[in-house]
Formats: sequence, structure tokens, C-alpha cells
Amino acid sequence: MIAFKQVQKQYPNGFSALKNVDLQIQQGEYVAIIGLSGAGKSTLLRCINRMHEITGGTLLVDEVDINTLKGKSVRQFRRNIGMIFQSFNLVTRISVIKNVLVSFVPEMPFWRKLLGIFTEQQKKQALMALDRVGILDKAYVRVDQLSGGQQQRVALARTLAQNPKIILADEPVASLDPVTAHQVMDDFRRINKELNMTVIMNIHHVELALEYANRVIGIRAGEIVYDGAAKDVTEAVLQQIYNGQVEEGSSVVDVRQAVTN
Ligand SMILES: Nc1ncnc2c1ncn2[C@@H]1O[C@H](COP(=O)(O)OP(=O)(O)OP(=O)(O)O)[C@@H](O)[C@H]1O
Repeated sequence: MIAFKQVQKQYPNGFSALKNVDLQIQQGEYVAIIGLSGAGKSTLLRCINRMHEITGGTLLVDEVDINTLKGKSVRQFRRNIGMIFQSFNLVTRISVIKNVLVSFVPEMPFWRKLLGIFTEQQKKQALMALDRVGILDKAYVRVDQLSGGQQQRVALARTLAQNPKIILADEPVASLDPVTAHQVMDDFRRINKELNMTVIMNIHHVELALEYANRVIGIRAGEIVYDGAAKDVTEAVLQQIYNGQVEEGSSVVDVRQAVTN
């Protein structure tokens, strides 16, 4: 379980990006975080794996106060949390499988890292992860020969191979076309259901958020202004989250349809 208790994040320039956030996310939930640009979505996500340090309150992950972790224990803690970015973060000049195998690097002995030698078990795990996201046939293809959607699936496979308990996804479908975005969202849903991994996703596409996530957290100017079931998100809730200006490209009519379908 992830628990935010009165969490604050103030950046060094004095800007308060999170203001007394209280939140609990149980293992296996699929949560979408929505809100205007600059509302604090990335900050909230990045505090969970300590890419950003909180400056007030307490953040517990599986009952561990993550601010107390140091050095090696931070690295061990991060092994349980996968991160997916909008830009995929892959090495495009090498093969798909090598990109997935990279997920094993932190726990490899130095000489193996140097030689890039992976065990049969690691290769098997990497291939299984690729199979789970439907791109096993691309294992030995160079990443720069894949489409955007396929590259995001490689990134997802790399995270899966690490066998995390939690996946944080920061705008994972923002640079994909609508059809591919749905495919990638389907992958997340399958992984969430089959492997009981918690998925917490920042997403600008409200319709996708409502269609796929079970729970929606709406954030405005660093404060949580909605936290509830995706099916209960109404036009009024959206106006509240988006400060009376529903996001460009996401008509309220579309949103309503997604909710009622
Ligand atoms: N390093 C930083 N120093 C100062 N302010 C920052 C820093 N990083 C982010 N901010 C500010 O904190 C606020 C929240 O930023 P954040 O990136 O979390 O928003 P977001 O909701 O994820 O936005 P977007 O949807 O555009 O990615 C913004 O006003 C931003 O300008």
C-alpha cells in the first residue's frame, strides 16, 4: 500500500507543488491522475519512487517511510517500482531484447556488467516479458525500426522483467496515435489484472483515463480535488479539476459518453 500523509513538496525556488496531500493506494489498483498542466501530477508520481524528495509529511510504501531510506536501501526499494515515460527511454541503436535485459543490470556483478553477459534465466524472463506485451517476434530487431507503440511496449516489457509491485507511468500514451494509445492502455490493464501490479498513471486524455482506470485522482494546483471511481466522474467534477476549462481535445460530451458506456 502507498500512503501519503499530509505530503508537501516545495521546490528549491519556494514553489509549493504539493500541498498537504492525503492519499492511500492499495496493491493492485489502477489509478489515473488527471489535471491541468502544472497541477502537480508528475511531482506526485515522482515522489513515490523518490525521484523527488518530499519536503513535508510522510510517504509510506508498504509501511516503510521512504524518506528514511538511504544508499543501498533506496536502490533496493526502487527495484519494486517500475517507471514508464512518455519518451520511452530506450537505447534505440540496440536490439529490443538487450533493452529489456538492461533491467537486470543493477543487480549484476561488475564483471558481468562489463561483458554484458546475462544468464539463461534472465534471457528467459526478458522473452517472457516481451511475450506478455505481444512483441516477442521483435526480440532481435533494433529498437529504431519499431513504431512508437511498439517502443512503448518494449519499455513496458523492460519494466515487467524487473517484476515490480508498482508501475508509475508518466504520460505513457501522450505521443501515440489514438489506436496505438488504446493498445498500450490495454497492455497496462492486462498487466494490472493478471499480475496484480499497481498502476498509477498521469494522463492528459480524460476519455482514456475514464475508460481504463478504476480510480481517478484529480489534482489542481497541488491539491487533490477529486478522488473516486472513474464511473462517478461527472462533468461538474471535470470542471472542478480543470478549473472550469476542460482540457483541450477532450470534449465533455465525449467524456460523458465514456462514463455512461
Ligand atoms: N524543479 C522545479 N523547480 C521549481 N518548480 C517546479 C520544478 N518542477 C516542477 N515545478 C513546478 O511545479 C508545478 C507542478 O509541476 P508538475 O510537473 O508536477 O506538473 P504536471 O501536472 O505534471 O504538469 P504537466 O502535465 O505539464 O506535465 C508546476 O507549476 C511546475 O512549474
